[in-house]
Amino acid sequence: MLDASSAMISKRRTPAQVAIAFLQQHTSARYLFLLISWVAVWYLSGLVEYTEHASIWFPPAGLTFAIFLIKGWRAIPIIMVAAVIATLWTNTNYDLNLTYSEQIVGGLYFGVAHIIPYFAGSRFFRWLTQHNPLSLPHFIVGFLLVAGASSLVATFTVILALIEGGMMPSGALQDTWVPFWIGDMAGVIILAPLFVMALAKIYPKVKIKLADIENEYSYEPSASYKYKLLLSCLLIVLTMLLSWYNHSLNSTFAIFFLVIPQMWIACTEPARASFFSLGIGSLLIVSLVHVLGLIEFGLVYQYAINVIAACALFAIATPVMALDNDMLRLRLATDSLTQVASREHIIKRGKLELQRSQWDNSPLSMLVFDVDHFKEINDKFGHRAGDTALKELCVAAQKSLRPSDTLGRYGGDEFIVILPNTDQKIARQIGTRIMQQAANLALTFPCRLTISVGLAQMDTKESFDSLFERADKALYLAKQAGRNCINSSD
Ligand SMILES: Nc1nc2c(ncn2[C@@H]2O[C@H](COP(=O)(O)OP(=O)(O)OP(=O)(O)O)[C@@H](O)[C@H]2O)c(=O)[nH]1
Repeated sequence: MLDASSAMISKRRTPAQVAIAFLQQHTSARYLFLLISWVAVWYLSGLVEYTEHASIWFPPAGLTFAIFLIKGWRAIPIIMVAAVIATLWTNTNYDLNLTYSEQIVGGLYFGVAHIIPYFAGSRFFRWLTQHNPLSLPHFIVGFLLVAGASSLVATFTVILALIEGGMMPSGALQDTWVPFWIGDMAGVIILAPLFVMALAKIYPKVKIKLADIENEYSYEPSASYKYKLLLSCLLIVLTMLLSWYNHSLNSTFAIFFLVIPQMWIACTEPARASFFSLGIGSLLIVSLVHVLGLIEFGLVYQYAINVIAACALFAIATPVMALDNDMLRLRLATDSLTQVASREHIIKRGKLELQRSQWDNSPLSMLVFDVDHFKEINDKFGHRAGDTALKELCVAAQKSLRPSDTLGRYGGDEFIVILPNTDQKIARQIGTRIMQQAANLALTFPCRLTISVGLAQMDTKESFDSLFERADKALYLAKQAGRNCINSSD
């Protein structure tokens, strides 16, 4: 029987989560799902063909690329079966009147011609990303190049296979290869990332870099994301209505302005939000081409989809790089051992606090403290024990401080505390408290930690360096006076 908490958890699962869990558990259901998905997206692309066998965009190319990235050679039979089913359907759609055996042979030709380039492209891309530490912009260039090259090769192999299988007239290559290629390429660069992210949910153990972009920098889309998406869709509808109304090439080119909202989304939202808006945008464009009868401008829309997608893919690197910068800044500001402020940060912060205190005429004090005979701790108990002592000392010292105070590591076993709005009397109390906290530390090795503290209160117009010098001198005198004591600069 389910207990109350597990019943609650299963209650909370959405239908999509239930379906994903089911697919994760059943291999044959996953194969069937992949097969049905491939045939479904192939059918979808057939709805937006604008010249024989060339769609505005060809989602099966993106799905094949994604499936091979995730499943490798094991996906070959699924794609092969899907290609044969698609060919049987093509025979009906185009009234080709091929016999069943001709259709099967044609389907096998098509399958092989479609599989080889995308299998090779996806495996090469996987090798490239897993064996070379690529920065995100290089990763995106690599993806665009591999997508462009594999779709170009697929264009020639598939057209030749279709001619050989009797499904295209001989001599069709010259007229068809450009729209064929651009359509396939759009299918890969726009939809493969989206398909990879979707498939990664049912194959959670497979580590794919395209999905990792999302995982590594996983944060939620902003509250305004849905409005950006709505605006982008609205602009697509408006520009395409303009093209329909004027029925001119000039108006059709307005679709290129869509690069602006897509770049906006890519620069400000997480990768998955950007992939999703590209997918939705391209679906809306191809559907409206079909509904509004804009098929004669198909090539313009094909190029627009590709150019917008390529720009947006580069732009997704922007929020990722901004996050990297933030992390780097944080790392520079933090001492890696003790997690208190780094030397650079405490000096910067100290200078700012000094300026602020001088500006509003409030007192500021500085403590400089140093562990007594720390070298002996290292020598007796080892460097690791010394490290632990420093870490624990910082945790203890922080407990004596207020949120407005800053503790930083000046170097080695020497620390600085900046105390804004604090005169010498209060600073002495705080310093004494830190000394007590240090002495009360229960370390894992038999040692009683003591520290010596130097204290100085800021004089009017005094510089940071001069204040530090006085506090450091007071510390030196505390050491001279026998250690484990606090000394002020006057
Ligand atoms: N474990 C550890 N030791 C460090 C680190 N940084 C510096 N030290 C050691 O800290 C010791 C500092 O010694 P000193 O400040 O010269 O002198 P002391 O032994 O503390 O003696 P007094 O300051 O005169 O009381 C040196 O032995 C350094 O090698 C660190 O990050 N970890």
